[in-house]
Amino acid sequence: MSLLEVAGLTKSFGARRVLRDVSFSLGEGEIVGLVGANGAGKSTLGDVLAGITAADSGAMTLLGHPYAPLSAEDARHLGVGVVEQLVRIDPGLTVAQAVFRGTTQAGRPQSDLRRQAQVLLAEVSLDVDPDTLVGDLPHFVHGVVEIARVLAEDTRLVVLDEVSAALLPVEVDGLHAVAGRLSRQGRGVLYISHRLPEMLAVVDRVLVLRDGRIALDSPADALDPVQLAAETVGEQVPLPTRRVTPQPAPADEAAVLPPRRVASDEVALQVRNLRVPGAVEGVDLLLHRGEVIGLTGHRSSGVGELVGALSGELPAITDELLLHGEPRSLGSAAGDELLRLPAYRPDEDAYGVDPGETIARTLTQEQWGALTDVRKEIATLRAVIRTVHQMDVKTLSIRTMFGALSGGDQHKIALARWMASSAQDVLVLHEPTRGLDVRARQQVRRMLDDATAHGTSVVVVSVDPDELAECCDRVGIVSGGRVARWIDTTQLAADAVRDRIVEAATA
Ligand SMILES: Nc1ncnc2c1ncn2[C@@H]1O[C@H](COP(=O)(O)OP(=O)(O)OP(=O)(O)O)[C@@H](O)[C@H]1O
Repeated sequence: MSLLEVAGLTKSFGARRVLRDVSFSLGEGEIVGLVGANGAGKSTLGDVLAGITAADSGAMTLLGHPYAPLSAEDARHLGVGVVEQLVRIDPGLTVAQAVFRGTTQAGRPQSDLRRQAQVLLAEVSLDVDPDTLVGDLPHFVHGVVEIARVLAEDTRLVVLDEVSAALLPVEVDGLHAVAGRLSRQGRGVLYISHRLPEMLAVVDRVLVLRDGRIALDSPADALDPVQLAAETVGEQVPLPTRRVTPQPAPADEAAVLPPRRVASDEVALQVRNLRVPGAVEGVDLLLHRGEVIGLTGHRSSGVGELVGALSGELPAITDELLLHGEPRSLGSAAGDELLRLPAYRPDEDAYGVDPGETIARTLTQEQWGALTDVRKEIATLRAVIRTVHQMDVKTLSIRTMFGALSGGDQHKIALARWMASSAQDVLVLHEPTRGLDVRARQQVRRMLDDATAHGTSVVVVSVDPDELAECCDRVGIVSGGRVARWIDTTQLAADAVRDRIVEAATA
């Protein structure tokens, strides 16, 4: 039976028409994937379903009854809940309080909530004590707590908005198990994601949102990730290829291409026997000039602490630490300058950007009051427009507020701003392509290639095997506080690298 019917939904934000005549249906027990380029309107559609945003026109029915929620609370009472990717739960709440917050049960004694929370936590296969404080949970678990909250009411339809984006492959498997259980209970799931290979493994059907319309409604087993990527952006996208070490440009191209250097034998960063007490047992790293290495591992593998030590967030000990041949310390060796590699994180408080600031100001390094030369100002604005075009940001104006952009478009602008302002040539990037569509992923790769061709060396830290396969020259699998294995990505096709990373990380 049809659970949800959507007919002719439209939604605009000012002059930006986001949804145009969107119609589809979703059956009981069906898991439907929703994909589209960044800014295509996926979250907007999810928000309309979940009562967070009102459509301008169109109609919906839920289990045959007219459905027009007035608020998120109203939608939950009527049976539709949404789980967003970057959900932030008050760290002072217990898990039981978090599960029931915003519901009719909120405010009841912990002893009452505990028992009921246990049932819901079992439904989402989350093995934590309901008395645990949310602040003591790893951040990725918040999304699963949020799914339990959605189930605290008689939810018929669950919208998962990029919940898998920050998950390790094994955690994605856990999320898929939860989705499968919801489906067997007859609930519907709308699964929004940019991680296409994984998404295709769990959904029954896929909807592609393009130019505000449903451009494709297809059974999942009739699609492969490459076809789906092409449908998403409306054109063939080359298969993700392994990274090729940038070569110097031929003389006649030198005028149009930036000067490129070969990733040299020159060592940018050398680390011997790095230890973080209780987490990292002795790691050696060698990063060449112009090289991109990846690091990945389970939450308790020590990878977080290893990278935290490199960026100066955690004290650590090394036998030797050289940055461009110069000794550095990690807070223990007196006298040597501290190593603090700059680190970009996509989920850090709105990327450290003021959401009320315009795109133009966000991408401008100078203080605007200081722009007194009109030619300089024109050049600055041209550079802003070039970045917005290159990164394919969906906006009608560079005066749009950063906070009004889609999640993926915010990430692109924030990363471009961060890369441009970074004064150092050895960088750490956490998940540089998280939440980005296939074309944007390529643009980020181009940005990386450009930076490495100019001698920058990068450590990419990621949970996403496709991202590691596409961006890195070598990938280190961290396990038990050591780099258990290095995978050389330059020897293999991207999907073979992906398989090896998943296999090694799961072993
Ligand atoms: N509150 C708002 N005010 C103005 N514009 C908005 C608002 N919310 C969304 N938009 C615009 O609507 C468009 C669609 O955004 P939406 O977040 O739905 O895209 P998306 O498909 O989920 O993208 P992504 O994959 O990047 O998350 C974007 O161009 C965005 O700028």
